[in-house]
Amino acid sequence: MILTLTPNPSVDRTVPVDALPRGAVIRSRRGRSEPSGKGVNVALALRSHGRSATAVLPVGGPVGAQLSQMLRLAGLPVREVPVRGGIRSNISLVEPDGTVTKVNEPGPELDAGETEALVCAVLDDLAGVSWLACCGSLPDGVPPDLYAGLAEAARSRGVRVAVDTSGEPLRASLAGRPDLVKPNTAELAHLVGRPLRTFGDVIDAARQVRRLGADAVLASLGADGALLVEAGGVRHAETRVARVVSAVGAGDAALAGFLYGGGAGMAALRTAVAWGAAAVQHEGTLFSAVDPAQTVLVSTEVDPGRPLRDPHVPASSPAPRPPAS
Ligand SMILES: Nc1ncnc2c1ncn2[C@@H]1O[C@H](COP(=O)(O)OP(=O)(O)O)[C@@H](O)[C@H]1O
Ligand SMILES: O=P(O)(O)OC[C@H]1O[C@](O)(COP(=O)(O)O)[C@@H](O)[C@@H]1O
Repeated sequence: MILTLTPNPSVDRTVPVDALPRGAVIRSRRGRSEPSGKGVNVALALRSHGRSATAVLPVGGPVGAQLSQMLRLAGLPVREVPVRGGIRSNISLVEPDGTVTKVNEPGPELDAGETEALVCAVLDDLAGVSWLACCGSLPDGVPPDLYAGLAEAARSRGVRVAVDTSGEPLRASLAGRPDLVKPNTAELAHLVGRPLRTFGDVIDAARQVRRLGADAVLASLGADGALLVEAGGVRHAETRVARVVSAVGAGDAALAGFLYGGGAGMAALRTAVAWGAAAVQHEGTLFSAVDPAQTVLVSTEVDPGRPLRDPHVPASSPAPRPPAS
């Protein structure tokens, strides 16, 4: 059984547009709403492939009620923690070439009691769990070390922990020594505070993240596939897709595939990349089926000089604000 935690879930609204002229009234011919948030997506993907998964999430407000109903219809076992604030809607505007403009709302602020209830819901559900996946951003009010504390608690009960988040919650999670972190290139570059331009840069960054506390790093590289850096060494996998429809949810699909594939080593990496490729060929956040004919190239021979198709240079620190007058 795999348990996922999504402290900041959402209903994802995907709206295809012909173009995106700023300031214009855009008429779209269709749109779709899906239950979402990273851990919700991971649980749904596992469940649709026959793996038992439960999602823990806060629920509040009208969007929360809609999310709750969507998850019931999807047949996903959930542990819902009632909160006073309203769950968010995140919007993806998808252009015909696959370019996505995404607006993620902040979500509700959780107070200390609601945060504690979320933690208790996870700890109460750990019996019989192989992996706990701590996924996504933390809403305001939740301390950045939430995932670190959960990782320590889960490990003490023999449960492995994967973390997929960004910014300070990702950095802080390393103190809890998670078994796996899954940053994309931007998240990894931000974490180590330097540009990632080549496969060698990613490997060096991932090794640094391992020294900081993660046992394994699954660095997802978009069109370049993924690099797995773990105690057993460095491995790379990639696949080509005919057309990218929308990359939203690809990272969640990759993490779900990795856990489905065993949570370590080549087979898990191969599944992660196959599931990520399935997701990018699908319009919404969720994806339906993985093409069994999709060829995934896997290798232990990684050229450190190979340039990334999508290099990332972290933004320099923002200039300090002038004092309020
Ligand atoms: N353009 C693409 N072509 C083929 N596979 C892709 C493409 N974009 C993403 N993927 C697959 O999806 C995985 C996750 O995508 P990525 O964009 O790195 O994650 P995130 O959504 O977290 O930013 C990648 O590791 C890769 O396997
Ligand atoms: O919690 P965050 O970081 O705001 O992310 C939430 C969003 O991430 C997603 O789960 C997609 O994530 P990926 O594209 O990284 O797979 C969306 O469906 C959701 O709206």
